[in-house]
Formats: sequence, structure tokens, C-alpha cells
Amino acid sequence: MTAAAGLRITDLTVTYPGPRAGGLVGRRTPITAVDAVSLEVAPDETLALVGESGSGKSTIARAVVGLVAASAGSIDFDGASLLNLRPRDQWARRNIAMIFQDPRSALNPRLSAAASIGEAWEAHPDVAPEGVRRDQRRRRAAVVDLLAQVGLDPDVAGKRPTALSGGQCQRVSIARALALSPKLLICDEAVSALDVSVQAQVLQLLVGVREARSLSMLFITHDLGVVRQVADRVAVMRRGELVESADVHTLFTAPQHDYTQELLAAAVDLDVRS
Ligand SMILES: Nc1ncnc2c1ncn2[C@@H]1O[C@H](COP(=O)(O)OP(=O)(O)OP(=O)(O)O)[C@@H](O)[C@H]1O
Repeated sequence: MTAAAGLRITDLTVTYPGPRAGGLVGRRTPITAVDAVSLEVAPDETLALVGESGSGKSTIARAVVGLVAASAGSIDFDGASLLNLRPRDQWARRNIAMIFQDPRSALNPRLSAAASIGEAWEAHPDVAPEGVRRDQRRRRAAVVDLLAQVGLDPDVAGKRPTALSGGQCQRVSIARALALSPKLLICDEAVSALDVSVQAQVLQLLVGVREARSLSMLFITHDLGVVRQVADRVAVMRRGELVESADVHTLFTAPQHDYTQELLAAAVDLDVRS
């Protein structure tokens, strides 16, 4: 492992245009969603990103995968910058896969599970498993193998999202994310839209997959109970800023920042009430 391995975000700032003040012709008031945030996710490590709604967690994830532009700062993976990539250098991001909150809208409703999983192989033929683009038998075998890794039967391969449950759709999304053998998995509230009974199973799957493949994971959640189960370290966001980061045990037993203490107290209240 080199010092530069894993994900390194330095002084990242992301600004959205914001709404126009005074109708269609008014000036836009920019919203600084992420304000000079620095954090790292080491190889084989899970960092949980927590904080209230609107604190900038998803924006960080979106900046890492290139869905929003950084206004300032840097994002590096294994020592290579992920910012300002030319189209032909987008492959640098293939080491990073993201799993979204709502699996139904993340999957193309017109595509079967097999087609969704195989899409990445068309986009990145250089890293697709041997033969899957030309040999239908190999392609089918690779899809079935990925489905098995996420606990789904082979017959799911031919089904579209509408024929699958929310939990099954999320498992297909995870299989698709694994298709290019990424090194970093970003999970943005990946279990919070699922039925409570299914949440634990999908969480267990993510933890198992992470361990089996020695992946790094950036795990965005508002659920501190989930943090305890998955994370090695925790970073706490508030209003676009990072207020505290620590290993899980330290954060839960000796939170330093007032806001972290409030978050923990609120979570305890919820536990008591439920
Ligand atoms: N596309 C956008 N255009 C303008 N503002 C946005 C956009 N996306 C997010 N924001 C704003 O940026 C801020 C951070 O949002 P973000 O979704 O990153 O927070 P979050 O911590 O992930 O919240 P949540 O847990 O609710 O998803 C919020 O004020 C939000 O309203």
C-alpha cells in the first residue's frame, strides 16, 4: 500500500447555481453545498459519512463519481486526479462504483437485470471479463456468477425491475456495481428506501461483499445504528462542512463536537421511542 492509495479528497468545495431571486430574470444565489472538505478512505476501509439532511453528503459522493463538478479542491484515487478528466480518461473512474438510495430509479426500467449488469462491459471493454462481449455463454455465466454473489437466482437475469422487489432491485444494482471489479464502493443511503426487514439483509450483503473483495467503502447514511455495523471510521458533516471525524468507537463513546453529541443524543431518543 502506498501513501497515495485509496480515495483522497482535499479542500473540496461544490457550489450549485441556486434558485433565482425574483423570477426568471433574477440573479442566482449560489449554494455552497460542500465547503472545503477534506477526507480520505484508505484501501480496505469503510468510512461512514453522516449528518443532517442537506449537509452535503450526497454532493461529495456525486463529485467523486463526476456527476457534479467541483468548484475547488482536489479528488484523487490511488494517486490519480479524478477532476477535469477528458472523455478518454474517464476509465480512471471505473475503479469506483456507486449504489443509490432508490434502486428502481437507478436501474433502467426497460433493461433486464442481465442487460443492466452487462452495460458496464460495453462501456469499458478493456476491463470486461474475458469473452463476455462476444461469447453469449460466457456472458450468461458471468451474469449468473454476479447474481449469485449478491444472493439472487439465475432466473433473475431475464427480469426487468418491475418484476423484482425493492430488495432484489438493490441486489441487481450491487451486482452491476461489481461488474467492473471496482476498488471503491460508494453507497448513498443504499438501504434506507428498503423495507426494514430487507435493510439488514442488504446491509449484510454489502459488508460481506466489501470483506470478500477487500473494497474501500464510502457509506453515506443518516442512520447511526447502521454506522456502528458497517464503519471503521466516521466523518460528520454539517451545513457543507466537516465537523468531526474519528474511528467508530471513539465517535460513539467520546464525541468531541457539540453537533455530533446532538446527533448521538437524537439517535438514542429514537431508539428509546421505537
Ligand atoms: N442539484 C442541486 N441544485 C441546487 N442545490 C442543490 C442540488 N443538489 C443539492 N442541493 C443543495 O445542496 C445542499 C446539500 O445537499 P446534499 O443532497 O448533498 O445533502 P445531503 O446531506 O446528502 O442530504 P440528504 O441526506 O437529504 O440527501 C442542500 O442545501 C441542497 O438543497
